Order: sequence, then C-alpha cells, then structure tokens
Amino acid sequence: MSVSVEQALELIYTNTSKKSLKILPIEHALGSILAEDVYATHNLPPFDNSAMDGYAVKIEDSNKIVNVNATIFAGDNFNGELQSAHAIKIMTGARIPMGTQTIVPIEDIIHQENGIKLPDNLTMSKHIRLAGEDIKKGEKLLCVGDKIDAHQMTLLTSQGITHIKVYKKPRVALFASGNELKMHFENVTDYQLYNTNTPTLLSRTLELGCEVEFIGTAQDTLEDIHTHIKSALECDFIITSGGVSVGDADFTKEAFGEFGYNILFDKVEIKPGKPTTFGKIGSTVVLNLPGNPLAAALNFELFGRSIIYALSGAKSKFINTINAKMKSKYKLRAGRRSLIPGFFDGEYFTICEQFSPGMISPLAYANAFIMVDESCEILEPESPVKIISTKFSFSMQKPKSLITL
Ligand SMILES: Nc1nc2c(c(=O)[nH]1)N[C@H]1C(S)=C(S)[C@@H](COP(=O)(O)OP(=O)(O)OC[C@H]3O[C@@H](n4cnc5c(N)ncnc54)[C@H](O)[C@@H]3O)O[C@H]1N2
Ligand code: MOO
Repeated sequence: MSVSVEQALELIYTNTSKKSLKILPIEHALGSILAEDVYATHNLPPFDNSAMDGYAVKIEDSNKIVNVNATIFAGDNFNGELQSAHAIKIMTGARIPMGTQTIVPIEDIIHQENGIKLPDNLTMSKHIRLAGEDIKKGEKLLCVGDKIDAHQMTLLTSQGITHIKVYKKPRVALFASGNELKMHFENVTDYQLYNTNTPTLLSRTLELGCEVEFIGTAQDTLEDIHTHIKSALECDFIITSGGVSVGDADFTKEAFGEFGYNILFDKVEIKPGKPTTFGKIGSTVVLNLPGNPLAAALNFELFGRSIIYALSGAKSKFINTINAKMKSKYKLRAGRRSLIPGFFDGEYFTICEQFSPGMISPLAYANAFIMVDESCEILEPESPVKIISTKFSFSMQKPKSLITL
C-alpha cells in the first residue's frame, strides 16, 4: 500500500496511543508529560511584600520628616502597625506592616538629624507586591499533556508539590540489519562499513525523551532478524533500518510477518524514504526505515518523531513548522514530495550542497529540512518555506500542512 505523507501521518496518529501512568518525585520528572491537571494550592506572593529596600510610610506624610522606629527583613514575622508621622524601614521581600500605604525606596529619602525627609510626590501602593498577583490559590497552573521543563518546575516547586502523575516515557527498541554492517566498536574490513543508523536513532530518541534499548545489528537472515525482533517486542516502539526494499537480502518485513505484523502502510509517496513501513504487533508500533542513512534520518524526523509524540501523551503532538525564506534559488525535479535537508539561520534556509539518500555528511550540517510538494519546480530566493527543525522541536495541538508549495 503506497500512501501520501498525510495518509501516513493519519495512520500513525490513529494507531498510536499514549501510555499508562506513574507517579514521580518532581526531581525525576524533567521532560515527562503530565497526566493530571495541577492547581495552585498557595497564593504567590503568599503575602503583600515590598518590591524595594526602602521605607513603609503613609501618603499623608508626603514631604514631611518622620521617625524610623523599626526595621523589617525578609522572613521576619513583624506584627507591629505603622503609625502616622512614622516610617518603618523594610527590605525587599519582607511582609509589609499593617497600616502601610506606600513604599519609598531608600535612594529617595534624605537623612536628617531628627528622622528622614520623605519626597513630596507619594502615591498609593507603590512598590508593593500584592498577595496572589502572580498566582492565585485555586487557579489551574498546568494541564494534562504539558511537558515538564525547567519553568514548569518553577511553578511546581512554588506550590510545594513533591510528586506528580506523568505518562510513562516511550520505550524504544532499535536495531539495524545488513551483513555489511559492523558496530563502531568492531573492526571493519574493506567490504564492510559501520552501522551509523542505529547510533543516530539512539541519540535522537534519547534527545526526544524516550527510554531506549539498543538491540544491535542483525545479519540479513530471517533467523537473526527474528532473534532481534524477539528482544525488542516488550518495548512500545521498534525502529529498524535496512532490508525494506526489493533486494534478495531484504527480509525485514517478512521477518516481522512471523510475529503477526499488521502493516498499515509499506510505501510512502516521498523521496527519499519510499520503502518506509509502519505497522503494529499487538500494541507495539513498528517503523521500518530504509537503510540509506539520510533517508532513514529524515523519515525518522517525520514519522518516527510523530510516533514518539503520539506515544508520549503530549498535548502538542503534531509536528509544527517554522516560516523561513529561501537563501538562494533552487531547482527541483517535480513528481514526488521531496525531503530536502538544509541549514536554518533564524531567517533564511540554505539547502545542503549535496544530499543523496545514501549520504551521512549532510546530517551534521543540517538543522532542519523542508518537504516540498510534487508540483513545485523552483524555489526562488526569498520565497517562503516551511522548515521542520531537527535540532529543536515545535509541536502543536492540531495537525497542519507541513508542505512547502
Ligand atoms: N530495484 C530497486 N532497488 C531499490 C529500490 C527500489 O525501489 N527498487 N529502492 C531504493 C531505495 S529508495 C532505498 S531507500 C533502498 C532501501 O533499501 P533497504 O532498506 O533494503 O536498505 P539496505 O539495502 O539494507 O541498505 C541500503 C544502503 O544503506 C546502507 N545501510 C543500511 N543500513 C545501514 C546502517 N545501519 N548504517 C549505515 N548504512 C546503512 C547499506 O549499506 C546500503 O548502502 O533501496 C534502494 N534500492
Ligand atoms: O528513497 Mo530511498 O529511501 O532513496 O533512499
């Protein structure tokens, strides 16, 4: 079944569901996806406090000399009340005393022998941070599907929250197949090469917050691929590379077939990556990427990343693009949707000088790619392109078109 990119993504999202829950101490929750809404249990600030080192005073004392009869530090439990014709010295963050109408910063007063001289232009409630002005008790702080990053940690710790319910991280199993492949810690002879796809996918899936099992490299035999599949089956998501084309040693799909593989698509109208295959064995989703390294890496960014987002429980599970402009003119061969890697500098997108499906050199230079429609024959300088970043990620709650026209 050959499908369009849109159909492939639809099949991925309808057949991939989020995982079960667990409770984590928040120190271990960085990068996890929340499985519960979080409400504020405290006002922030918890009490009215001074935003400046200064003096708590009354408006009626504008332009007067007043006596300073106390000093309050942050953390003090001061219960006195400010009286007219007096000032109380107060430090930033300290709770303001009863009767305070405004705060005068230290640099705005003049020391006199008999007290301090206040400015003549005092206004109500200056430099006072009110209880709850930042966060109100009872307000919803975080939602199911939010990803916990450093600044969500700020919110959680501000409420004294110690444990949260999160979705379990997707467990990914990886292996490649190919008699020509050796691991980077093995010796290669002149008819062999290193397996770069699995280490690439290992790094990328870790970057995307998965727990990853590296199953290794299978020989091009049904028996050895079976052994590797068996070792991978307890994971949520198996990613393979190689052996999905029509060659005499391309056994990947046949090998998965023995385990009741329900193939949902086995060709995509895209270049490179046409033989990309997706399916399920029970509840385990499987993505068979082509062996060609650039084809494998780019198709992982489109389909593999979508699967991981869908498994993760994230609210924003659809890939989003960034609007950029072409740096220079580029001619394409029309006919099939193309994935084209390049470098986005924050404004312009520069296409890699060469990017054949079997190459690896474009990957390290590129930080994004575009998916260009089959009808497009030329991209002019300054023309708009939708880039999909591979070095940082943007995602959204509703799907949208990823195609550059
Ligand atoms: N007659 C046809 N031949 C091919 C077709 C086709 O339609 N008809 N499709 C081509 C396309 S497109 C692709 S992509 C490749 C995909 O083939 P496989 O998925 O079966 O991949 P392999 O044959 O195993 O390997 C292809 C290529 O990539 C190298 N490779 C494989 N795995 C790795 C790895 N883990 N790390 C580094 N390099 C790897 C491998 O050595 C080969 O050079 O088929 C075309 N052929
Ligand atoms: O489309 Mo293949 O996937 O050329 O590399």
